[in-house]
Amino acid sequence: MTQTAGITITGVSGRMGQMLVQQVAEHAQTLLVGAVERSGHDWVGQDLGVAMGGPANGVIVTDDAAQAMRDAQAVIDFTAPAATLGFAAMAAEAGIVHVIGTTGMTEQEIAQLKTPAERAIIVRAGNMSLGVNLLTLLTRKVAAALDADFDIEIIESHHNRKVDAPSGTALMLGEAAAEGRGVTLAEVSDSGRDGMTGARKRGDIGFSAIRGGDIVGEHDVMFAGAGERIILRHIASDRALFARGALRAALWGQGRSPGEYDMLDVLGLGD
Ligand SMILES: NC(=O)C1=CN([C@@H]2O[C@H](COP(=O)(O)OP(=O)(O)OC[C@H]3O[C@@H](n4cnc5c(N)ncnc54)[C@H](OP(=O)(O)O)[C@@H]3O)[C@@H](O)[C@H]2O)C=CC1
Ligand SMILES: O=C(O)C1=N[C@H](C(=O)O)C[C@H](O)C1
Repeated sequence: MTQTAGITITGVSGRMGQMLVQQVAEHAQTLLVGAVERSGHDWVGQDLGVAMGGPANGVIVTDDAAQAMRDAQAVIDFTAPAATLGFAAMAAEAGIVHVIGTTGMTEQEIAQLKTPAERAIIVRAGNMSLGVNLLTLLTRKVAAALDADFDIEIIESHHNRKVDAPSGTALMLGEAAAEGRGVTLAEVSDSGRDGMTGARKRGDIGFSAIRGGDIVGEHDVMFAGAGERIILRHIASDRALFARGALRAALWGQGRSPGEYDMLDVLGLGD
């Protein structure tokens, strides 16, 4: 594909929002056409470049997301679950690609994407990096090769501003491990141990979350057996990684049929 795609970014003042602005500017095939923040945010009405502390770039931050999507071929959305559901309806109305990086969505919220996906091309993943998506495949394979004599534990570490746990990535890895084991994650998931929990249940998949400082995102999948442990690890040290993945998804989605996709589809690693 050689055409340029117009991109609208929601939550543009956020950590990922600002990283996306930089990456769109550096990418030869993407052009920023819209920047959205919530009503009342002090960036609304300002030139985005100036709001970010640099020279003007001619894109005015708006709280009218539907309008900001009108001239776009894709909207990239790393915000919050309720906001993402609203943006999904607007992306469907505009018939464009909706790249969703937002994590912390409940099963019910995810199910609500089904209707907008009849008209929008939705690409959603708890982690947009190549490394993590490869790690899900490795996790599934190792989990399939080992029986429940190996306890599976997923340990994730993030910065102190993160609001959801377990992380979207940890849940992707948990799903992959459960799939490898031939079980449903909901039936074996064990998170938030505290107090007299009793001994670990055989077959459970455990989750632990560390929050501190400026950690970008680190994930371990541990298979703990008798006398040995296997640990699969991914460390993200730069958010640009996620932003580049999101741009790749936005471009991949051009000309696709409406529906729900993930990064394995984008990366050509799906079944
Ligand atoms: N899939 C992936 O690869 C990755 C996913 N993420 C996920 O992306 C999300 C955002 O992360 P991060 O950038 O660190 O978080 P931030 O809190 O820095 O940014 C979120 C932004 O969304 C804005 N926002 C929230 N609600 C609305 C709304 N209704 N309308 C418009 N804007 C809104 C926030 O505004 P305000 O400040 O006013 O609330 C803020 O600017 C999280 O769910 C995170 O887990 C992060 C990195 C990678
Ligand atoms: O909130 C973050 O920062 C991140 N969120 C994603 C997640 O929940 O897994 C991806 C990445 O780890 C950073």
